[in-house]
Amino acid sequence: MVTMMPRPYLKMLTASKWISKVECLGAVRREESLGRAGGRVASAILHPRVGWLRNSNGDRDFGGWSWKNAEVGLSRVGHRHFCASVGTADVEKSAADEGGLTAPSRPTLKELCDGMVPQHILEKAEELGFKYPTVAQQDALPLLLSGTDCLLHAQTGSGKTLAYLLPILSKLVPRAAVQAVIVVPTRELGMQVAKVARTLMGKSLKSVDSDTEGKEAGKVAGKGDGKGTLTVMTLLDGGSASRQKKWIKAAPPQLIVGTLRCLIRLIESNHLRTNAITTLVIDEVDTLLGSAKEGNNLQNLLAVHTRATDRQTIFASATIPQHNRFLHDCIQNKWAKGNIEHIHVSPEVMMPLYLQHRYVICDNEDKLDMLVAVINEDCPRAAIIFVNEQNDKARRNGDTPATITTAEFLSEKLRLGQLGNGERERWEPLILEEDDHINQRVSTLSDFREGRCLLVATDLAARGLDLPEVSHVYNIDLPPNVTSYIHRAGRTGRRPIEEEQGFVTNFIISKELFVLKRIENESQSRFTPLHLDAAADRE
Ligand SMILES: Nc1ncnc2c1ncn2[C@@H]1O[C@H](COP(=O)(O)OP(=O)(O)OP(=O)(O)O)[C@@H](O)[C@H]1O
Repeated sequence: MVTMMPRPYLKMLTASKWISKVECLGAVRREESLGRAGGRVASAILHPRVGWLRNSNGDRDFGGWSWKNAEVGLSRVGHRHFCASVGTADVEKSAADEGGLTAPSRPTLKELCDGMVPQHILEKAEELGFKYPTVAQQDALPLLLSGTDCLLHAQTGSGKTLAYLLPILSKLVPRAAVQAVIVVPTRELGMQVAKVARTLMGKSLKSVDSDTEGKEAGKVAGKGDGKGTLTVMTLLDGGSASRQKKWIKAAPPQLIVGTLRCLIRLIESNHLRTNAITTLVIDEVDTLLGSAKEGNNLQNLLAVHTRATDRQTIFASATIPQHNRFLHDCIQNKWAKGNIEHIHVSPEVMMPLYLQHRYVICDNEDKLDMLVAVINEDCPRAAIIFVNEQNDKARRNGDTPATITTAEFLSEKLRLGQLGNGERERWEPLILEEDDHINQRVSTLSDFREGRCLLVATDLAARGLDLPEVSHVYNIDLPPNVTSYIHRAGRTGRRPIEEEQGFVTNFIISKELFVLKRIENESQSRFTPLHLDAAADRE
C-alpha cells in the first residue's frame, strides 16, 4: 500500500508503488541519520523528527548516503508514521562517503556540550555508551545548559534524565550548600536518578549512609581537579527521618534527589536550607501535581520555600496533559520565570514508534491462563505484568491483592512446568508494590535487574523506572487513562539509540474494548488483536 504523506513531512511524493523523489522537510531533519549497511537498505521508518534506514537485518546504521532520489515505497503504519521500502540502487552516495560508511555528521554529546559541561563528565557519559545525544537531548541541552527555565516534554525512554543532569552537574561546586534538588515521585526512581548522577560524576571516594540501605548517599569525586568532593544525597520516602537529619548535617550535600514528603519535612524542620539552590528539577511533574497528597507540597516547594527568580527550574515528563494550561500556571503562580520554554520533542508521536501494542479479549477468569499462553509464546527477555492497585474497600475486606494472586498463579504454573523455558529460578515471579517494606522493594528491583525475568507490579513501577532488559509489558488490568498507559508501556523499548522493539499486550474483557479504543485514539497508536489460536496453529 502506498500512501501520500502530508506536509510538512515529505513533499514531491508520487502515488506509485515507488516514490521517485523524496525531499525532506520536517520529517528527516538530519540527512546524515539515514543509513545503509551491507550495501542493502531494506526499509526505513520516517519519523517526524528523525529519519533512518534499517538494513535487512533490522539494524540501524549510518552512512554518508543521501536521502534524495532514493526510491521509497511508503505505507502507512499508524496515524502519522510511515514505513518505507527503499530501493538500494537508487540511494545516492554522498561525496563525503567515498570510502564506505562514515560517522554521522550530527554532533556527538561532547560536541553539543563543549565548553559547557566539564570534560570528565562528558568522558564518563561516553564511557557509559552515551556518545551521541538522543533527539530529546539534542533539542533540550542547548536551552537547559543556557540556564533557561524549561518544561521538558519528551517520550518515555528518550533520555530526559541525562538531559537535566548535565546542566546540574556542570554547575555544582564543592562548598557546603545544597545547590540542586531533583524531586521524584517514588523512592525507586530517586535511587535510579542518584545512581546515574554519581556514575557521571566519577569514582566514589567514600560512601556515606543517609538512609536505611546505606547505599544511597555517596561522596563522589568533583570537578575533575581531584581537590573538591561533591556529595549526592537521597532523601526518599521510607528512609529514617532521624538518619536523614543526621547525615545532612554530617555530610552536607550539593545535590539532593528526594521525594516531596522528605524534602518538605527537612525544610520545615530547618535541616535543609534552600537559599543556595540554583537548579530545581521536578521529574514526572504531572503525577506530582495531580496527586492529592503531593500537590500542595510541590506548590510550597516551588513558590514558598524557594523563589523562581533565584534558580533555574526544569519540569520533566513524557506526559503533560493540557501543557498550555500548565505553562500558564507556572508563570501565574511563580513556579518558574516568565520566559519558561516548552521543549516538546516529537509532539506528533506520543509513544516510541518501536512499541507494538496488542490486545487479547477474554473473560476475566481466563486472563491469567491467557497471560501464561502469551508469555510462553513471547518468551520475553524480561517482562513487567501490571495490575491495578487494590482499592480501599478491598483492603478493608482483607482481599488478597492482585499482585499476589497473579504471582501465585504464575508460580504454580512454573512449578507444573507450564510456564517458561525450564529455568525455574529465573522465571519465579517477583512482586513490586507500595505495601512492601522498602528493603523488600530494593531487593526485588535488584533481583529483577540481575536477571529474574517476571515482575508483577502496580503503577509504582510505571513512572520513570529504567529497566532496559524489559522486552514485554503485560497489562492484566487496563490502566485508567491514556497517561497511565503511556507510562506503563514506556517501561519497554528503552534503548533510545537502538530503537529496539518492545511489546505491550493488554488483556481485556469485551466490554473494555471501547476503553482500549479510546486509549488507542488518544495515544495515536495502533493496537492489533493477538489471536492465540492462530499462533498455536502455526507451531
Ligand atoms: N545519549 C544516549 N545514548 C544512549 N543511551 C542513552 C542516552 N541517553 C540516555 N540513554 C539511555 O536511555 C534510557 C532511557 O533514559 P531515561 O531513563 O533518562 O529516559 P526518560 O526520558 O527519563 O524516560 P521516562 O519518561 O520513562 O522516565 C536509559 O537506559 C539511558 O541509559
